[in-house]
Amino acid sequence: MTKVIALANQKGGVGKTTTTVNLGIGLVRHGKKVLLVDADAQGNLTDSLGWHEPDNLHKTLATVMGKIITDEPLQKREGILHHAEGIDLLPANIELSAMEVSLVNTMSRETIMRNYLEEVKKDYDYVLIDCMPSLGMVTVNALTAADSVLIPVQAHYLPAKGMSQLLQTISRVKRNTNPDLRIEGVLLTMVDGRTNLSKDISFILRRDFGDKLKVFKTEIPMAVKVAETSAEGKSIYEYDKSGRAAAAYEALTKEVMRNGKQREKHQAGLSR
Ligand SMILES: Nc1ncnc2c1ncn2[C@@H]1O[C@H](COP(=O)(O)OP(=O)(O)OP(=O)(O)O)[C@@H](O)[C@H]1O
Repeated sequence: MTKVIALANQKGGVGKTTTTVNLGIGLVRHGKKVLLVDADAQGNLTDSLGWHEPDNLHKTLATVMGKIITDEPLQKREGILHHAEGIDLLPANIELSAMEVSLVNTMSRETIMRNYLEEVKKDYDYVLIDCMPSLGMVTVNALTAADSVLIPVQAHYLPAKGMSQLLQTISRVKRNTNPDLRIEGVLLTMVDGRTNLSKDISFILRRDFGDKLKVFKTEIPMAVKVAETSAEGKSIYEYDKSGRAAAAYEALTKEVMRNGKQREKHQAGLSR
C-alpha cells in the first residue's frame, strides 16, 4: 500500500524542502518507488532538484489539480518529471497561488489533491508532499490526501504557538475530511550539537502536547553542506555522502520505514 506523507509546518524555513528531498531519495536508495509533490507556489522543491526556473514549466501540480476540478482526463504521468537520482517529481510554480484562490469556490475543494493522487499513487511506495508555509486550502488538500504528517521543527526556535495552530488544523482535517490522518512525528532540524536546546525542545513538545506527539529519535544536524545541496540540484547522499547530515537523513529514512512496518503489523493484528 502506498504511504502518503505530508511535510508541513506553517513556519517557513524549518527544513521541509530539504527533508522532502533527502527522505525521498533516502527511500529510493532502499529500493522504494517515490513521488515528491511540490505543493508550494515558490517552487523551492522543484528548484532544489535542479529545475531552477520553475515558472518556465508548463505542467505542474496546478495543471493536474485544474484538470481534476474540470473533470478532464489526465495524460499518463502528466507533469511528472524524473530526477537523475531515481525519484519522480510533480513540480510547482507561481500558478499554484491562483489555485489557492480558485479552490475557495470549488465543490469538494478539500479533496482535489486526494482525487489526483488516487489516480497516480498506485505506481509508488511513497508519496511525499512538501507543503507551503501556510495553512491555506492547498495545505488542507495535502493533509486531506495524506496518511500522515511529518512536522519539521527548527531546533533553536520554540514553536509552541505555531505548533498549536498546526495541530488545530490537523484536528479540523481529521474531523471533516480525513479521519485516519496520523502524525508521523516531529523532526528536529538544524540541530546545533553545541547546545542542549534540542533536548529542551523535545521535552517542551512532549510536556505541552502530550506523549501522542511523537518526536523522531533522529535529529538533523546544522551543516553548511546541507544548505549547499539545493544549488547543486542533488541530495546530501550525492553531495556529501560521508558527512553527518547524510548519516542523519539515512537514519530518518530507516525510522520512517520502521514506523510503517510496525503500523502494518499492528493493523494486521487488529484485523485478525
Ligand atoms: N540541516 C541544515 N543545516 C544547514 N542549513 C539547512 C539545513 N536544513 C535546511 N537548511 C537551509 O535552511 C533553509 C531553509 O530550509 P528549507 O528550504 O528546507 O526549509 P522550508 O521549511 O522548506 O522553507 P520554506 O518554508 O521556505 O519552504 C535553506 O536555505 C536550506 O538550505
